[in-house]
Amino acid sequence: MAEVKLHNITFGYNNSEMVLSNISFTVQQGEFVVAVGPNGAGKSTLLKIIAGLIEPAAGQVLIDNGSIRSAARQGIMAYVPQHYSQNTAAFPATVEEIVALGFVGMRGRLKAAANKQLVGQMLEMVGAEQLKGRRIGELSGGQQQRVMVARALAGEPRLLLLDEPTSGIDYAASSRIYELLGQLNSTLGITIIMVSHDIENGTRFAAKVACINRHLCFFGDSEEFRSSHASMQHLWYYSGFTG
Ligand SMILES: Nc1ncnc2c1ncn2[C@@H]1O[C@H](COP(=O)(O)OP(=O)(O)OP(=O)(O)O)[C@@H](O)[C@H]1O
Repeated sequence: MAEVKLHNITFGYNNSEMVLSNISFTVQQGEFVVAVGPNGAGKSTLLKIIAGLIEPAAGQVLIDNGSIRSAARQGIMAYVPQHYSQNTAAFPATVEEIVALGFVGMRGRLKAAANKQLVGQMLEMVGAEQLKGRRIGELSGGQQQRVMVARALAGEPRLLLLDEPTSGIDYAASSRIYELLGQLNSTLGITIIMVSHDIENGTRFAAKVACINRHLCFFGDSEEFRSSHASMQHLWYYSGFTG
């Protein structure tokens, strides 16, 4: 599926202090990468840059060797923002209606395929078909996140970008979301880049880790990140120890 190349990404909000400095790594087609790092490290910012929501001050993102704009035009990627579900909670729509929105093509027209049967299939894929008639605002955090993933899948993305999809969700429900993402990655081959604070589940289901603390501290196999001495130093960063 989609390959993502980051080359020397540098960014600061309002021309102030740099939030990201010279970040370079490549996510291969069909890979599952978890981005970890301390609060304020720039992980969400980097994900927004990959999604094309903000422009880097310097550097380049290539998706399948083309521009982000071209990837967006082709509907290659889907982005699930942080706290998306909370923002949607007050929206008086049913789960079915929310997922159907995922079929809205990039050119603003409903894909002909957007029918109840397909919406049902998406919900089945994330194990949430029994929720289809419920109002989104009535659901638990974990159930809402599943619906958001179903909605993202409706566009048949080759690249799924998720910003902390399990924040505020209990451990068991959060593990089930990781399992779901692991399955989508292995069965559909969707490339996944996910920001997470859950190192345990993140490194269990994602094959690679990008550890970010304004700079790229580590990029490599999850196993290596968990076990190597070098990665422990990055975990020190994680716990706020920088000495
Ligand atoms: N819209 C914005 N305008 C100005 N500064 C911002 C904006 N969004 C984020 N920042 C700042 O940029 C830095 C990086 O923020 P970002 O949200 O990318 O970090 P993060 O690693 O995702 O953090 P967390 O783990 O806490 O979610 C922080 O210092 C934050 O205060």
